[in-house]
Amino acid sequence: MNKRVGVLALQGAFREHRQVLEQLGCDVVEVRKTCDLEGIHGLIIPGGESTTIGKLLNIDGMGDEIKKLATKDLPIFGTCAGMILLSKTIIDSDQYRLNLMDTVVERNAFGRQVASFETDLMVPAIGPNPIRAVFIRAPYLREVAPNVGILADYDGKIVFARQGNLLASAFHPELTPDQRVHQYFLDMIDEYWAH
Ligand SMILES: NC(=O)CC[C@H](N)C(=O)O
Repeated sequence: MNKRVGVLALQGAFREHRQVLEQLGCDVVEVRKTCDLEGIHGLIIPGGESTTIGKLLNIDGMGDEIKKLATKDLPIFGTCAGMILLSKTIIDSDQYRLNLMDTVVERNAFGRQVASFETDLMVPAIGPNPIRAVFIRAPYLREVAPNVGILADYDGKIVFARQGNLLASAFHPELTPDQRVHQYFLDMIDEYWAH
């Protein structure tokens, strides 16, 4: 199947996701309006500024449309700000969110001094070799419900998780040459569209 993957392109690191997906042979749709969601096989919500992206999602009902697709089990992958937008609970914030994952997220959770850093992360679901993970003013998941699978943690903090069709990373997999995280998401899309 030729995969048609949407990348939410309201703000943030959408171009970098586009490049990786194209290198992996996908057709990419930059999603700016609700109608751009039509016919996509999966959606990536990129990193950026979660309050800004949230406000823009709320303007013309595009957020509601994404929620509808999520309840039909469309695969959705949120990175960094995208992880924040997917979470049901955002600590100390009433900002707009998609309210989809049973997770409690804390924004800018690694502190000011270490606003950005890179590290090797073990992700057994992806393979035995670690992935290089880039964190930029990153959130992490403080709590997850039992129905959420933890794919990776860093220093005891949950930074990669999956709940059924929903995938969330605190780091930016689009900023390293390693494509295995995107490939993992594309495999979720294949699974979903196979039945
Ligand atoms: N790189 C990122 O996406 C940072 C997320 C940002 N700190 C926020 O809270 O929206």
